[in-house]
Amino acid sequence: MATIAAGGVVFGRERPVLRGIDFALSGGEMVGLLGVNGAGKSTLLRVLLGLLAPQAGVVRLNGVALSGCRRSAIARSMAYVPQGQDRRLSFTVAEMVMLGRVPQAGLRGAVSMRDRRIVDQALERLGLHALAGRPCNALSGGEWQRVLLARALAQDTPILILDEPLSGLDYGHQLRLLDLLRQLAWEGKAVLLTSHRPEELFARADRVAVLRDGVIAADGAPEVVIEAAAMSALYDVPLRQVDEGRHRFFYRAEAPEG
Ligand SMILES: Nc1ncnc2c1ncn2[C@@H]1O[C@H](COP(=O)(O)OP(=O)(O)OP(=O)(O)O)[C@@H](O)[C@H]1O
Repeated sequence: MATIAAGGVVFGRERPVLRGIDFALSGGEMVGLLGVNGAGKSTLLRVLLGLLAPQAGVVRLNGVALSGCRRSAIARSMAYVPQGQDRRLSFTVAEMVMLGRVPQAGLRGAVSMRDRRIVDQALERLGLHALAGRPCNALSGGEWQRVLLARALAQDTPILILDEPLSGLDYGHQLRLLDLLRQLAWEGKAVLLTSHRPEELFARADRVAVLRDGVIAADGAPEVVIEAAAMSALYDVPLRQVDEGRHRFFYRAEAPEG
């Protein structure tokens, strides 16, 4: 079972962003990361991926310090869907998703039947078949986001790290993506996503962590972490909660004046 774990991670260029992060993720779990704008969620993901080197502390991939792992080995273990990636590329959707196979198959390796099957499945899972021949620079924002998700799936890694994957998707695609991530975790992948939607994480995640003031301020079961007092304090808005089945909804406790 794959694991990625941060111990005592400190990161900050001009000012400290991460001040001592202890956080771990294992195969089979879907974990949501909450935090206000600028809290350092993307920074933490990039440190976990080895794209930023922490100034103190260590990140271990399957028990091995990431600093000692080759980039190619990391790319075979972790797929990453960044936020708002530039798309000047003129590749078609199918070609872009096929690029997800490079870490596994190598750049010069011939495309195998297996590669084609995995790409086909990724296109299917993200509802992209009808767009397969379209150039990426002629897609809408949400379509492009789904292409990045499909590319990450095609990478077929045990760990999937997604930065605000719901942003830009229409409501149906958001719900279908959450179902898909849930399914992937059930299949044994470790899934970590940042989100600004506590209600969606409540319903789907196995665990939720809150990044606040540079540390993991809470990390536990959704029903414990995502509750009205904690969410009111986190987002600085008075909230009340309503539970219905396995869902929890929030509404503003008092209407703003005026
Ligand atoms: N390239 C950069 N250079 C300098 N500072 C940066 C850079 N990127 C982010 N920061 C700063 O690091 C801090 C954390 O940013 P980060 O993007 O990790 O936050 P976030 O929690 O993902 O925010 P959001 O919810 O808005 O996406 C912020 O104060 C931000 O201004």
